[in-house]
Amino acid sequence: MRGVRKAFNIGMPNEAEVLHGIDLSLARGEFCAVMGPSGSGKSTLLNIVGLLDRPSSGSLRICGEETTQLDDHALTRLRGHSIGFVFQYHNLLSAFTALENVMMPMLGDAGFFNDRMAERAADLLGRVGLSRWQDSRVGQLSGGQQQRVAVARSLAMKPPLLLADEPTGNLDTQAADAVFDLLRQANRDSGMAILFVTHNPALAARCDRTIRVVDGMLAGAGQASGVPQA
Ligand SMILES: Nc1ncnc2c1ncn2[C@@H]1O[C@H](COP(=O)(O)OP(=O)(O)OP(=O)(O)O)[C@@H](O)[C@H]1O
Repeated sequence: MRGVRKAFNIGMPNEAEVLHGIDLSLARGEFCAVMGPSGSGKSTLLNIVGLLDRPSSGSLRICGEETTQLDDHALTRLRGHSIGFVFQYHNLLSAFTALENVMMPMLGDAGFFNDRMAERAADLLGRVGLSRWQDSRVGQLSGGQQQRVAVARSLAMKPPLLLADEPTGNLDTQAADAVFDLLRQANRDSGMAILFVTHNPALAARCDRTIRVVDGMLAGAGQASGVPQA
């Protein structure tokens, strides 16, 4: 992204600019932590990178494609193919099984479930250590198990970019480490780039580099990753 600004409530008395001209490049396969105080703009930044919200100005290229002129349909398509999401509140469908939740993103292309999707979902659940639970409704799983289902779901479309907004925020240390290890593994196995918002310095230290959002701006260049910039 280049010169990305984001204002809310434009033209209203409570208009506020939250991002003030962000320049950020994420290399293919780079695992980048995003830190910063509460309210500094981290989630707003992720929502823009994830094509869930549009910048007020500036440019944003995802996988080589300039996105700011795309219509909603094209953005949805690009998002579905290129970007996976894991959130703190993981938006799983609690009445559905773990397997069904992991298959959900695959539904977009075909419009119906098939055996191949079920096999792939079962494989992903195996990778996050949940084979035993694949037919359990996610509402019956623990918080850490649900977050692992969410990680498996985010990997379903093999996205080149994964956005993780405090995915370990409401987990105890052991569960948080397990979820982080899964993201690290997926990053190494498939070369997906990851933006990982966290308030946990120990986890940030295990990423390739850390950027800090302070008052809607990037503070410093962060720690060099050794990964060439795209
Ligand atoms: N839709 C919106 N309308 C108006 N203001 C918003 C909107 N979304 C976010 N903001 C404001 O933007 C600022 C940045 O919020 P954001 O959620 O990006 O911060 P954050 O760094 O992710 O915080 P936290 O660490 O607490 O999650 C806050 O002042 C917030 O109130």
